[in-house]
Amino acid sequence: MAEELAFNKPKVELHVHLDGAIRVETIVDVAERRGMTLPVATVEEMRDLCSLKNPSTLTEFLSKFNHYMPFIAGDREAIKRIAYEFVEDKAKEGVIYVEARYSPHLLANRDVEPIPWEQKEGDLTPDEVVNLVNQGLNEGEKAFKTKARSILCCMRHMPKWSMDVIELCKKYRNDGVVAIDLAGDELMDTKAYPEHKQAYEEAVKSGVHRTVHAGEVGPPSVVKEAVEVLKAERIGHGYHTTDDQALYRRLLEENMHFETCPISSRMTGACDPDFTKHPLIRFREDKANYSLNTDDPLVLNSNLHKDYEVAKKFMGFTEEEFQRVNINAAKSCFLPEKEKRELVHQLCEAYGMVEHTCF
Ligand SMILES: O=c1[nH]cnc2c1ncn2[C@H]1C[C@H](O)[C@@H](CO)O1
Repeated sequence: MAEELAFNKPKVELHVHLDGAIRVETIVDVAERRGMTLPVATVEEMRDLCSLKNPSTLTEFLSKFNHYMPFIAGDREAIKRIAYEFVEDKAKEGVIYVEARYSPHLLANRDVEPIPWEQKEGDLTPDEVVNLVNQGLNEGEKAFKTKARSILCCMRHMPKWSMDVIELCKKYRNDGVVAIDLAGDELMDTKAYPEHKQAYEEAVKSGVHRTVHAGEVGPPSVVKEAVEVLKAERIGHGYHTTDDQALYRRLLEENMHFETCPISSRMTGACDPDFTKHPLIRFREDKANYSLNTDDPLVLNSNLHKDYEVAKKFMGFTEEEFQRVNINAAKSCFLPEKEKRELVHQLCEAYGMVEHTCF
């Protein structure tokens, strides 16, 4: 008998890395087509290699990307394919709207310095990567009826890419790109890298939406900086905000949205491995504005249903709270106002709620 799902209703997902959500079968398939040698013999062994088994550190977690990104980066067909398959996978999880994030530079092999993953220089630029992902998401949306938009990531350790990233956000804002993000190791001090700040200033100036990975493994000061300096409208993860009560209270009052990823937070060592001590419980009790997300299902060998299951089993989440979470996610998404209202309306209908209680 099929296992009962914790929340078998339409969902919104706001924090998932496209390059952390690739199918293992696709990695193996692409490697074979490209005549590249895989480090292991089978799909199952590859799955093992690419995923974490036990709670670890963010550094260890991010090192998993090294095992598979070289097979995907620089290949036009693969990049479009992972975007298309991503939408199919989200549709199967009952997601009706998703924002997929990635670094265009980490998938390119030209006009990127340094060229990532020890690739030889080729002819695929970050600009064309964005174009290919847009095509894949768009075709996926048409085929599977899940609306998909993207967020382009700056990387903390690569400040020289950041101005490119904001220019790509501006260029493709009418073609599926809805926001800018800052990902990677948040323990790196952004003050030492003025390019990130400059990119975010340009985002504010040109009306590009902003989210920032902060307070995942880092202290509340990183969250403060994200809000005050980078003018973040949403916080990626944000668990450690609760370590600074004044900041936490202030962000609650401002209705700041936290993009939480329960299973990821355990495996990256961001939070206590005991889910019953998770800051998400505090968020729930305080009726904070947050969403539930997968982050990197490939690296976690997981899926969205499992995150909801954890919330139900260990954190006391009810059907009502799952509905509230998804309506908050819809209200905090980076779609234009009219589309956002349509999305909220769609959820209200699916949950059998009276419209005015949704807004
Ligand atoms: O949980 C995360 N925290 C910080 N950075 C992350 C996380 N998951 C993935 N990334 C990085 C690795 C990816 O290559 C990059 C863009 O998606 O973002």
